Amino acid sequence: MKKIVLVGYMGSGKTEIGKLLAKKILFPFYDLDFLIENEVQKSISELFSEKGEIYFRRIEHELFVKQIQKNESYVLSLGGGTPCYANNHLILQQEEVISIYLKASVSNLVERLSINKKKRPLVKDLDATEMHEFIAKHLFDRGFYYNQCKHVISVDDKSPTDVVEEIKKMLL
Ligand SMILES: Nc1ncnc2c1ncn2[C@@H]1O[C@H](COP(=O)(O)OP(=O)(O)O)[C@@H](O)[C@H]1O
Ligand SMILES: O=C(O)C1=C[C@@H](OP(=O)(O)O)[C@@H](O)[C@H](O)C1
Ligand SMILES: [Mg+2]
Repeated sequence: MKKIVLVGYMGSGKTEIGKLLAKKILFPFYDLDFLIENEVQKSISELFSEKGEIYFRRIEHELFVKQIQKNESYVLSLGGGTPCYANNHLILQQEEVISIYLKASVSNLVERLSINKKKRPLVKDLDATEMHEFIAKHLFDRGFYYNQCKHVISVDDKSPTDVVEEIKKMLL
C-alpha cells in the first residue's frame, strides 16, 4: 500500500500535480482542501471569514487523520499549512506514507499565486511586493515542517508533466 502525500507552500502545485499523478498511476486522488469544503459545504475562503483559521485548522487536522487512516493506496494533496499545525508533520513519518515536498522558489510562488489569489485567504489582500515579503518569511517559518518529508522535488521551471515523471521515477 502506498499513501503518496504531496506537501508544499500555496502555489507549489500540490493540487494540479496530485491530480495528474493519480491519473498517470491509476490511484484515487484526494485533495484535503476539497475534503474540507465537501465536509462543511463552504469554500475555504468562506470558512476562514465565517469561522476563522483556528476552526479551519481543527477541521483540517480531523480530516487529515481520517484520510490517513484509510487502508488503501492513493495520492493526497495537502493544504500548504497542513504539516505546520497539530503535529500533523509527525503523521508524515508513518511507514506507509510517501511524503513528497514540492519545493518552489519565492519568485515562482508569487508568480503563480498572483494568477488566482482570491481563493487563498492568507494572501488574497496582498499586492506583489507584500506577497513576496509575506511568502519569504512564511516559507522560512514553515521550512522545518516541509523538510520533514521523505522526498524533496524542486518544481521551479518544470511543467506539471515533468514533475509527475520525476515522481514516477522516484516511486519505482
Ligand atoms: N509545474 C507548474 N508549472 C507552472 N504552473 C504550475 C505548475 N504547477 C502548478 N501550477 C499552477 O500554479 C497554480 C497553483 O497550483 P495548485 O495546484 O493550486 O497549487 P497548490 O495546491 O500547491 O496551492 C495553478 O494556477 C496551477 O495551474
Ligand atoms: O498555506 C496555507 O496555510 C493554506 C493553503 C491552502 O491550500 P493550498 O496550498 O492548496 O493553496 C488552504 O489550505 C488554505 O488557504 C491555507
Ligand atoms: Mg491545493
